[in-house]
Amino acid sequence: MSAGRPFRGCACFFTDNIFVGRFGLHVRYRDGPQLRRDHGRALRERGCRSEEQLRDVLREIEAEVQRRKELIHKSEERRAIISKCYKPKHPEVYTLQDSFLAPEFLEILRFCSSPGADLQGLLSYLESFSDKRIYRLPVFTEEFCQAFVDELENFEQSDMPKGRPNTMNNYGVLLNELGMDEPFLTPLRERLRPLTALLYPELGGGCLDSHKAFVVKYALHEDLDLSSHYDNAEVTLNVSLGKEFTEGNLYFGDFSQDPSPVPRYIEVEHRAGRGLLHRGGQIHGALPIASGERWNLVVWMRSSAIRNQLCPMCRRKPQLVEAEGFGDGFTEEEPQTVDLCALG
Ligand SMILES: O=C(O)CCC(=O)C(=O)O
Ligand SMILES: [Fe+2]
Repeated sequence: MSAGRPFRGCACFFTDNIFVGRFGLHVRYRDGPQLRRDHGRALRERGCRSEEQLRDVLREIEAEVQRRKELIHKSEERRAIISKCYKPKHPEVYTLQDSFLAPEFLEILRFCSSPGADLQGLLSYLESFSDKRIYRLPVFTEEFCQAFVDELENFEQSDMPKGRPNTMNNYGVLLNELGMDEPFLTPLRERLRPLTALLYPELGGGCLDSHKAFVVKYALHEDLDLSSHYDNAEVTLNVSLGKEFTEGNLYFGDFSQDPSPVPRYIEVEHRAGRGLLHRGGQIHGALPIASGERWNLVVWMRSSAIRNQLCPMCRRKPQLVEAEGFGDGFTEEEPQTVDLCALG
């Protein structure tokens, strides 16, 4: 994180995109009358019919708003405790090394940094899915995936305090709280930049300057799936870390709102060690796993040059609020790197 460019959040974090788990709906919330006005119909359609159910929904939303208000402070507290008290089982996985990266991934990165590298050439290395600009590519070696998951399980079983990735995931780990941002995730994002610059120039792919990274975990009797949503990211990298699982495909396109006989959504399978790159704003979700455990590294990559113009969560000019670390990737002043970006 470069000094002098503090990252910020957008005030909409406290009012927008609040997930009502029991009815699988994201809402905007100011007060009760506004909720009824804006979301009454969608809630009724999802089975929220009585006044009592609506009161439960309001309670759930207000608890979530409160959680969000306390979040920065609580997260800092957890980070301090973890850095002081947690003994990693595999300390080596905290610092990115070339040996963690699949040889094919290193080759792709070499290609992207070579003179004359272009999108057409890059696409010959990637698996592409439909016309939605979703790509799959090898990222990590199997050995690294195993050691990383083993480390995360060790953390999970420890008595350390745990923050959860977001309101839709009840399991998984926030990697900044484990101290992985600087030694692992920033270098990974920077290594990816020549690739994202070619794939997503108009999303600031050439100047992704912050991220939020976490691991999600799905298992029977825990979380099985993930509701349809878009990410607070310009570009998302989602790497399958294993372990063994069946089903649990990612889907793109809003299939809950797509009653057409030929669905316009597509499914993409997770393959261990491989990553999916997609636009953060592309609606997606995860289908339920049928057996085993599925662990994925999710990196929401952000470009301040892009999001300073328009917050992707509220679709308005961001109203900046103080934040810790990378915040939600907004900055006060225009980044000096803006001229290095191919903004399309
Ligand atoms: O389960 C997955 O692979 C998707 C995770 C995801 O979309 C997210 O956390 O934003
Ligand atoms: Fe997502």
